[in-house]
Amino acid sequence: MPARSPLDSERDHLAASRAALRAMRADAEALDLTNVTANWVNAEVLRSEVGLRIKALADLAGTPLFFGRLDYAQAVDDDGSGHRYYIGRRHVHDADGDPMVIDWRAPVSQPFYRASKRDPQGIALRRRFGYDGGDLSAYEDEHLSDPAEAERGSALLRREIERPRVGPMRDIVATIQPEQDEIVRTSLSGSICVQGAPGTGKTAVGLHRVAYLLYTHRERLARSGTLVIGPNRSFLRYIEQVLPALGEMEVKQATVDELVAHVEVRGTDTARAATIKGDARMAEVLRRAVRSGVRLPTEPVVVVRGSRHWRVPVPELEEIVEELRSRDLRYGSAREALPQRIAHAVLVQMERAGEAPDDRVQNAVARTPAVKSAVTSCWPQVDPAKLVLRLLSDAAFLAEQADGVLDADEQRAILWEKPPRGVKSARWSPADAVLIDEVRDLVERTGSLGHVVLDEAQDLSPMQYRAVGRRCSTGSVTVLGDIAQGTTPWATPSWAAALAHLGKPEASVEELTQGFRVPRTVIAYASRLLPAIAPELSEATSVRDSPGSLVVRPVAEAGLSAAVAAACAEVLRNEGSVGLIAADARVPALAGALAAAGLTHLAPGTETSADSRLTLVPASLAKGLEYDYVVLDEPAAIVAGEPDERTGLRRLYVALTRAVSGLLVLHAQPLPGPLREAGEPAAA
Ligand SMILES: Nc1ncnc2c1ncn2[C@@H]1O[C@H](COP(=O)(O)OP(=O)(O)OP(=O)(O)O)[C@@H](O)[C@H]1O
Repeated sequence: MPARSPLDSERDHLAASRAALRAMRADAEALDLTNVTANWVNAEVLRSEVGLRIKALADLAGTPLFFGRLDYAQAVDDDGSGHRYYIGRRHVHDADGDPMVIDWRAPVSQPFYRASKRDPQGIALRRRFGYDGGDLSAYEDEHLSDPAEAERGSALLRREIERPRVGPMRDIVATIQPEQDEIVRTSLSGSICVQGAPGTGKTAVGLHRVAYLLYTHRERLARSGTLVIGPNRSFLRYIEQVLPALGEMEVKQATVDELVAHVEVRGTDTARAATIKGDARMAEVLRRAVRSGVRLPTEPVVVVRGSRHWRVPVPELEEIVEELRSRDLRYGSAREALPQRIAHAVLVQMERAGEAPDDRVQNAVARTPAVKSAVTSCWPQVDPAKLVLRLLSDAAFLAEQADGVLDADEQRAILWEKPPRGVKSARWSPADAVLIDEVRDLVERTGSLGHVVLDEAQDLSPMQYRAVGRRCSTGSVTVLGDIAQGTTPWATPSWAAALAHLGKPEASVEELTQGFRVPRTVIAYASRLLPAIAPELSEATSVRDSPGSLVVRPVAEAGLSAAVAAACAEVLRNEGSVGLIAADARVPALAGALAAAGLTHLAPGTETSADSRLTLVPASLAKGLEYDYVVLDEPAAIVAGEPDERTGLRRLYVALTRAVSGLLVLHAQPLPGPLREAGEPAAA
């Protein structure tokens, strides 16, 4: 019999681990929950938990159960066992409970990502596995404590990065890089902000961080909750399968607009109005507006109980209201405290008169019509949407609240031209919804989650940062973004400013510089825009060996759309996904041209598949997405689609950095200045 190769033994371990996983799943399925608890609610909760566990234990075809092995130089456990660990997506144990595969998030797995020749962290051997489909087909060894072995790049990592990108975003758990791992494993108490050029793995790192935190603080985060915030639904659909693939089914996802959707948004603002409404100074205007209804009492409160009248005189009532006003309480909490304070004043009088009233009497007094009516006139209820509606339609009211905060011109810019009749008929804009959310929080504290990941964070307004910040006020946040990709008029000028608005000024700012997506020639081309859009940032690198292909093709104006469709047909001959990115206004014409050329296409966020690989992407939705090949239509139109040149060039930078293997630019108009070669004519 021929000697068994190391690969054969590894395959044996894979087969045994899969059998163990099947047994674990069968155990979970066989659990009899009929008589575990008499309580119907508890039984349902238990059933759903077991259901989730069964799902998490599925042996996903094509997803390798383990991708690495660590041999510690010395035994880790006291009993001398456990110096070899297989690292995978989830923990698998055999019938005796001994580990067959260790979760990548466990502390013993950490050296798989961090150990190096310089710092072997007790590791003698690190082995990476390569798979073809579900079959273990290769391995790669590093003897970290062997000084004679030369350090070399990983072919398996290169293969992973070069793999065609059809389908939704994948996890990167087998190839997380050391600088990424440091961010992933930052402690739950620490808020962090990651600045990174396009394709440096910010989104991937943020998602893996959530998975890590859930593993490390499962119970705490199950109670408080976690949330991933992305720029739009198509982006969220693109990333939504990463966490389930890592066994995490329960992380919520939302856009900022969805977080604050207390009213129906049907309107839009001018860039100027939206910028003012998104300015942090609005928080002060709203704070004043909320409290503007508080009035000092003008009449005493007289409470009748039986034959007796108890009278709280005006000066005493004034004192109570003033005291509540001076305290840093939510408006609603103060409003709840007021009747109790007035009732307490009555109780003191009763005691002085020799009565012995208890808490029940105080509650009864607080509920009397006299006290209630005093509260209504001194501390009226605030309806957040109605208050914002009044602020944006009543010039005198706005002037009063914004005095010394917004100048007259700014006030005019945010006032509605035609005030709506009511909250329902108002054409609320996204910025208005954020104002309403701020007022809601001034009235009643917004609940905080345990951890929030905020992706594409550069685009938020200060008021939006505040809305996110209050949703993690007692938890922590991972902020991900790229200043150079800020395309809103209010995009943040710096991370320090953004973190201050989020209420996390102490968060550390890390930078990722290694690009995993964009090939070298393409990133160099896109980086020509950097001096104009973010001069303080340096050009991203590319860890990819392939230089990639870059073609810039001038075409005649009349034939542009047809030429673009033909270019799509041309690149579709390659393997992988194709994104046709164009100015939003060009999308209908291009859809027509694609149809005329007999090419079907998808909308962004729809999953690409082997049969359907072409997506038509309006430039405004390109952020965060990636395609193997990108056909870019008319750069000048993308720039012209934005209110100012810098925003236009930033939008173009986003569009230019979506390609994994190749970029084909077609233009009839002259290219925007920074993209022209020195000495190149402006006209095509
Ligand atoms: N360590 C890694 N191993 C393999 N692939 C990686 C790694 N890090 C990132 N990638 C891949 O690189 C691509 C870009 O990653 P990601 O989308 O997270 O970047 P980003 O910084 O969020 O980009 P953008 O700024 O464009 O939003 C993805 O396909 C991701 O899977």
